[in-house]
Amino acid sequence: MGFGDGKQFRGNQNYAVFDTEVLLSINIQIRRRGKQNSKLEIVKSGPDLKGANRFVAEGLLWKNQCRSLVDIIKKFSIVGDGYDTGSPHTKMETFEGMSLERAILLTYYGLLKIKYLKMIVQVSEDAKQSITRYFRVEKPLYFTYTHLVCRSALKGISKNRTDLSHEIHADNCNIYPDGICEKQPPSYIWRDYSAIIYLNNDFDGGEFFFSSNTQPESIETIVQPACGRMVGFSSGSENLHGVNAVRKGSRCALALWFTFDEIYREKVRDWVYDFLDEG
Ligand SMILES: O=C(O)CCC(=O)C(=O)O
Ligand SMILES: [Fe+2]
Repeated sequence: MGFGDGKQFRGNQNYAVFDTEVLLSINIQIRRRGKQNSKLEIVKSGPDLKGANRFVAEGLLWKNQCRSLVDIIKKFSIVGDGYDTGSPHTKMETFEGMSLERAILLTYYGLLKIKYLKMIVQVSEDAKQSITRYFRVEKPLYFTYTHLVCRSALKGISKNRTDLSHEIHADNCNIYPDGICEKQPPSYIWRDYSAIIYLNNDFDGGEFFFSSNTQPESIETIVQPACGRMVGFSSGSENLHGVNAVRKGSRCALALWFTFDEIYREKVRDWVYDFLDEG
């Protein structure tokens, strides 16, 4: 498929599509601006992923950082966290989550080392930078939600399950079988970009996929989670996606969403940044 072949794309198409040279220059810019030892690199862009507004990056975290973050989620997260009503997750797995608010409270009360809060901030800023560069964002973009999550297969559950861990959806609209995506609650309509940074691969199943419609047969492309790998995409109906069942073990990630709407910015970040500045 050539660059700019947009026949599968729906929704807002006002996003960048890059060729390899532009991508290389983005990677060089990311490296120059990032930490000396950062190896963050965009390895797959729209055409490889069968959609213009998607990319995969590698190198956001080192192995020991991934291990620490998984341990922190296991220790401090809350089952079902982040979803008050109508969880989109399968009942065959547990979903444990930890928000940035919880992370700073734990740090504040001395239960979480400050270096881990710094790590969460650093990796989320790196993710934001790659989103900003890839999509050539030229106006203020805000974090809207930060969620450390693990999905784990329930003990004794059949490995031949046919359910999905996370049903096919768009992040900022409610998708219906006829393909209409309605920008209404309960979906988070203010989300503009999404980034999922994976923390491990020692589980069965759990692949992330992009899909052209709501049927599981319509999978376009798969992203296999691995420590430090990130999938970034615009949050609308042009990026329907889901997660295959986690058949064994625990699949953990740092999920981030961004918005142009200042009203929905993640206000707890101000407290976190002040706290880190003072400390
Ligand atoms: O964990 C993933 O790979 C994707 C999760 C997701 O799509 C979501 O939380 O909206
Ligand atoms: Fe999603």
